[in-house]
Amino acid sequence: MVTVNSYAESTEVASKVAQYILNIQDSVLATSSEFHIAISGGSLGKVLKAGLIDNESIRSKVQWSKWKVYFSDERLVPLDHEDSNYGLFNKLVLEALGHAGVPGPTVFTINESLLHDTDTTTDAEIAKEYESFLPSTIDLVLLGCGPDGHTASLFPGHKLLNERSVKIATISDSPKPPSRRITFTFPVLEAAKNIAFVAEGAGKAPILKEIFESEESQLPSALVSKLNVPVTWFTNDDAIKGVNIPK
Ligand SMILES: O=C1O[C@H](COP(=O)(O)O)[C@@H](O)[C@H](O)[C@H]1O
Repeated sequence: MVTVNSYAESTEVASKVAQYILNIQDSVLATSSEFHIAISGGSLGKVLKAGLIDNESIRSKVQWSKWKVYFSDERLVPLDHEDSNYGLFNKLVLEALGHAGVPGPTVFTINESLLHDTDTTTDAEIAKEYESFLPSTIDLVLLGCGPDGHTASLFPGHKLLNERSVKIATISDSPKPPSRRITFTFPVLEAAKNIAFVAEGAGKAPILKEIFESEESQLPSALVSKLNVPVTWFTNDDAIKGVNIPK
């Protein structure tokens, strides 16, 4: 169920990702009034801006007011902090919609008022509340893949890879700063209707080699790729140079 699409230029990656999102949006909205999409932080923010905001032919076709936006993971920092995944999406996408007078999506964020406390009970409360926002199935989950193979805030070898009792888990020892985060767990990803990864740059090539060439790989991105869900990868050619991609 894995499809890998690679393009020479980042601009092309962004427009193909945007067209893929639009196709799913349109098919969902043909029978429903809401499109449930989860997004990630990191390099995906720029791809979404380039594909959905800067690309004129696509921009007018996005039915933002029908979107319900969730975050596949969030860093436990204020929403206007430079490390916040919401903050990034707000800066790159939501502010542009506001300036253009376009009604934006409904965006589900963490409860900032609970952040002042560094206690793990509070983090669990934030996660529990965020879990209550989730629909039973997300139409599309957009993920990144870190150079270590992590995705969302599911890190290689971490115990959260086996978490099945909650949909949103807390992590207080993220190897990538900031250490306090919440994240989708595997049950949410398994229930998704579609999953897409976006990974660009030569720095990702070694990890993509392991993900696509090692059947036994236990890297989080490899485990997600093997789920019984249509999984589509969007990469640039540098990221898959020398990698045997699945046919
Ligand atoms: O920490 C995170 O990293 C991943 C991967 O980011 P990228 O910049 O290598 O694409 C990202 O998907 C996740 O949302 C973020 O919290």
